[in-house]
Amino acid sequence: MKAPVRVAVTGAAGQIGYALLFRIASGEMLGKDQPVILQLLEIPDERAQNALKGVIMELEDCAFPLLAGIEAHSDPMTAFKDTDYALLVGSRPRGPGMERAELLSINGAIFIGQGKALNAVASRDVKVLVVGNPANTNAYIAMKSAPDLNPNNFTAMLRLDHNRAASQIAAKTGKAVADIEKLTVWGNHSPSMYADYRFATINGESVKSMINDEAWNRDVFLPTVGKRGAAIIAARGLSSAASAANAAIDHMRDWALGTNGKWVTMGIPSDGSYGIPKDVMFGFPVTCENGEYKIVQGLEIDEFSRERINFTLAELEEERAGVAHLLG
Ligand SMILES: NC(=O)C1=CN([C@@H]2O[C@H](COP(=O)(O)OP(=O)(O)OC[C@H]3O[C@@H](n4cnc5c(N)ncnc54)[C@H](O)[C@@H]3O)[C@@H](O)[C@H]2O)C=CC1
Ligand SMILES: O=C([O-])CC(=O)C(=O)O
Repeated sequence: MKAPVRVAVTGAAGQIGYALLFRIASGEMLGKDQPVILQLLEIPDERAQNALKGVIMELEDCAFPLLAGIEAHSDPMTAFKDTDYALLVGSRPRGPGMERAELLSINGAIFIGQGKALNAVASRDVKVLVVGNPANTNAYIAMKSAPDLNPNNFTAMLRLDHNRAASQIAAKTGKAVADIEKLTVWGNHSPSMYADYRFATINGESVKSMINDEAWNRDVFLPTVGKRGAAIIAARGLSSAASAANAAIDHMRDWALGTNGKWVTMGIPSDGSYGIPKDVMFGFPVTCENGEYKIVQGLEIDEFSRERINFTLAELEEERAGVAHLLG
């Protein structure tokens, strides 16, 4: 049996938390042979802490063989102690009619404190996934607040967008979602994102030639994927939770256990690839191996794609400028 690893989850009593924790504890994220200790963080508020107690009782009642410990915390300085994985979910979700960027003034500050706490007490190899919106800029804030940690260990969740794009393509082509390869989503987790199937294949066949419909790409596919979060809020009255939790599991599992050469999308600090300025937290096509991600290189960026990439980049640059004062 492997030694247990420590997994911190913030916002653990929230709706994503409720869809996430049981799957981590059952081994879906880090493997069926990997025991985990859950370090759960909620705000120091009686209702939230009580709700967290209830979630912990339910986790106990599952008698998960891989669950080697559960801790409840109200302070990131204890919640993140020695943590190997940190899923930063806790933050305000948007309601109907809001854009995710509007959450920056409410949620941004959370990620300064949590970045500092990770810097102070987490494992030096901690892998961080930011889910709380606006995810890219919050991840950027956390990364910049943790100068002693490797910036490459901070990532933002673009996987839900990737999975949404895959599902739309499967529906359009009538093919199995599992057979889609080489799909990616560039940029920000916002309606400006650029879901790109130009390189995608299904059983080796080009998705672009299968669909062969530029108008569908521009007028149906991109807006559907880009605005899917808002469509779910309109339908449910609450933002997506189970699909967000599922994407978080996919993101962390692939990062930790590898993708066997398959492309996935992760929001990561740019290394300058594809003309994206260094450090911008940007959705890129990556492959993962040995606990590290690598940007897929050498893809041709045509004029339409360059326009789209520049558009989502401009939005991220604007968000970054908007939080510069917080980072000192
Ligand atoms: N990146 C992505 O693809 C997605 C991101 N999200 C975002 O995830 C976040 C959480 O969503 P839900 O779980 O639905 O919200 P929720 O409101 O149900 O739960 C959030 C929980 O976080 C807790 N919390 C707030 N501030 C905290 C802090 N400083 N430390 C620890 N816990 C804190 C709250 O007490 C609450 O229990 C939202 O910002 C939402 O917009 C949601 C879906 C997809
Ligand atoms: O749209 C929202 O606010 C929640 C979210 O990020 C998503 O579902 O993609």
